[in-house]
Amino acid sequence: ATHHHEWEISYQFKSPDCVRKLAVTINGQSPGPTIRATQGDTIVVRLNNSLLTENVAIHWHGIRQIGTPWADGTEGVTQCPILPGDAFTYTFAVDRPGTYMYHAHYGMQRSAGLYGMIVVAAAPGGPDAEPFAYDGEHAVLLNDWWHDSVYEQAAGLASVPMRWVGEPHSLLINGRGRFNCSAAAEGTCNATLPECDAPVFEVVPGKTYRFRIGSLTSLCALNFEIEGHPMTVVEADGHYVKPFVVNNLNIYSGETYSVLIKADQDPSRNYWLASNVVSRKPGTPTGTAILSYAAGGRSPPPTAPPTGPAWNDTMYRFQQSVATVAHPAHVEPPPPRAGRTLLLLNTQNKIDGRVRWALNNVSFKLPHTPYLVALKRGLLGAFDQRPPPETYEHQSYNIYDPPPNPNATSSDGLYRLAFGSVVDVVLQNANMLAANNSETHPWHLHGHDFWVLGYGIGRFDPAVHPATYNLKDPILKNTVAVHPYGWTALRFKADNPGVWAFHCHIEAHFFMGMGIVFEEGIERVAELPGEIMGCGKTKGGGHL
Ligand SMILES: O=C1O[C@H]([C@@H](O)CO)C(O)=C1O
Repeated sequence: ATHHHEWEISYQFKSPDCVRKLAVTINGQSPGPTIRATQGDTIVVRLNNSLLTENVAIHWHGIRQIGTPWADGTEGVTQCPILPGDAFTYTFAVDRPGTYMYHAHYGMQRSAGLYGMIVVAAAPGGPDAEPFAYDGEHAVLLNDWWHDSVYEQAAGLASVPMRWVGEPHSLLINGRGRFNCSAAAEGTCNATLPECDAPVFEVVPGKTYRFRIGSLTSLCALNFEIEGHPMTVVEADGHYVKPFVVNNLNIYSGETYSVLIKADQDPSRNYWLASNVVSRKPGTPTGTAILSYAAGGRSPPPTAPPTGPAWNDTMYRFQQSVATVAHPAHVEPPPPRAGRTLLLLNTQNKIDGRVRWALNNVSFKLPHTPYLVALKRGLLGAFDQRPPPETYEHQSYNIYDPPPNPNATSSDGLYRLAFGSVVDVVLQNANMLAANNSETHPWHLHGHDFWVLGYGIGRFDPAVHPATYNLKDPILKNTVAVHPYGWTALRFKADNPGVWAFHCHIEAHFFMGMGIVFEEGIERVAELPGEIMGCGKTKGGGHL
């Protein structure tokens, strides 16, 4: 089946946490509508940009875009930005069942509210049919929210000295939160708006529910809990997980999970859904919603919302990451070895006095001509032709100290991968500019799922750690956490012709250079739609 959607993108006054702010909306909504489809369906989204003076582009997060690399929606990588007044049509197949998301991929626009969920049902009776059963399902999109505009945030990040975005004002569940109006500027906050009422998720006693949970936070790692209801984790990023039970779930920006819960608690009252900041010292109240057993109506539970695990308990989060492996009946074994390994050191640096993030001391900047067009058309002057470094001085670099020489360089060079080759990427975390601090980075790969081969805390040793990789039942994902002072190893097959971003999913961090780009099989990409062109060297059709 083909699903047609007509979307108008516009700024609207919204009060997601009772505080009025301009949000980028889809047909007047933030979050936008949930796209629902069945595996194998085609999605057509016609997007009309009604932002008065702002470009837009939308990425379909977790959808691999096989055969349609131009529909990935990544400004500067796969397309030119869509101008105000212009329309653009994204057409792509949802080839795998699971829980996915969409969001703006232009500047820091995602943080302005342009996001939503994609729910793809498994083809009935097919090989990807769900290895679990449930009576009903709910979708939960988690977010963090600031009252400052994305322009204030972006300008602050690029200032000398940097003005950091700080901790979010609110945590949102399905676009709703609750700010304490007594702390808001006069006349901006209205606690009686239905718009900021807690979302209610209804359950019938005795039934089992699938909760599809996605996080599109701009900054925060979150811990999600349904009070009194242990969760069985069954899906991660569209892949079935060997079920394991948790009392609360750590979820990083860009990840999705499905969990099963049984509505088996005292049905005379309601229970909290709660999201709490972890990995950063929380400065934001718990995000809440209500699990409603019909008898409780919409009334708030009689208890205080769960506060989650200790925010700085790295090992707790690390262990949950390690526990996430493939369902025994859905193991897709990885290739036994890689043809190429990139060892990427994640550091916070300075360039011309600006705070930036870098991989192997190179900070990423987007070119003005999308790589996809530049490479297909041989517009070689469009970006730096020197490839970024494959590794760093891992024998001598001390990950526990701030970078000894904080200065990095910036580049829009990319990694060109042999088509069909197997690539390992090891992400090595380190100390930031300030002593005694290392943050969690959720890394997201476009165009592929990767096998998560291993995690460690400390320095990755290429002579030792590859022997410890899980080659038996690693989970396939599109987003994975690199824990503080830790490393994460992943493997993927470069078998999807196109150009694909790989970056930290923290909005500020990608903006500050924390990403790289891969090209593979460009010669196999079909003729590019003219719609993706019009900027940089592609003006007038991108002819040589
Ligand atoms: O890039 C970042 O900058 C701040 C901090 O390092 C400086 O305020 C922070 O927490 C980041 O993740």
